[in-house]
Amino acid sequence: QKDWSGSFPSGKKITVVFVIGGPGSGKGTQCAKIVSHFGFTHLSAGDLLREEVKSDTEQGTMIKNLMHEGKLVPSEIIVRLLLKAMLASGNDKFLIDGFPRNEENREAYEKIIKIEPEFVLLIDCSREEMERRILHRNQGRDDDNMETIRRRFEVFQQSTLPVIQHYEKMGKLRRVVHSEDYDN
Ligand SMILES: Nc1ncnc2c1ncn2[C@@H]1O[C@H](COP(=O)(O)OP(=O)(O)OP(=O)(O)O)[C@@H](O)[C@H]1O
Ligand SMILES: O=c1ccn([C@@H]2O[C@H](COP(=O)(O)O)[C@@H](O)[C@H]2O)c(=O)[nH]1
Ligand SMILES: [Mg+2]
Repeated sequence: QKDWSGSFPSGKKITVVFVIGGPGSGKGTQCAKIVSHFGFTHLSAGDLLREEVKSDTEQGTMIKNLMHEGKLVPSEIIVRLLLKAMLASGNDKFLIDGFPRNEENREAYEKIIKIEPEFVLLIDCSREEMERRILHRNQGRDDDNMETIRRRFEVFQQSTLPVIQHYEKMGKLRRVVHSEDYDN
């Protein structure tokens, strides 16, 4: 396996922060705020996949179908898209939003990109609030319908929670809990 960390600017420390949370928890919203203050490049795994869907390719169609069902795309695909976007950015600080979604994603990232995250930011929000946010956001997303939302919550519980537990064990988890008392 090629060591891709060598493809980043030499001598520069590359900082990666993963931002994880349930569907509609506010990952994209908080990343936009962090970026404007701290000069990170924000890479949303979901947005990279939605861009890929726009390309009229076999891979794009496969991704579109999986996203419509709320399922995860193969790890190798998302890790390669992330790597390409990281290298293209020219930056050395990355907020990776909505990734890793399962243990296989995490292992593929560790094998291919090999840059240990500085920490993992978990946006912790109640299911009722997440559901309310998704149903009110009107971004025209194909997966913002009740049936797919249910499936996305299941995937979060079954596949993403083990990733969160992994980083918690490593002492890398930073949890931000949504409070009804604060707006944004
Ligand atoms: N703290 C907040 N209070 C109220 N509304 C919020 C808050 N954070 C985000 N929202 C709203 O909730 C909706 C979902 O937020 P956002 O798209 O950032 O979530 P996400 O975690 O990226 O979702 P997904 O996993 O589906 O991509 C948006 O309409 C956003 O404006
Ligand atoms: O690492 C990833 C990230 C996302 N997906 C798929 O995309 C959708 C939408 O993701 P958002 O983060 O909510 O924008 C998600 O439900 C998965 O289908 C993925 O497979 N792998
Ligand atoms: Mg998002």
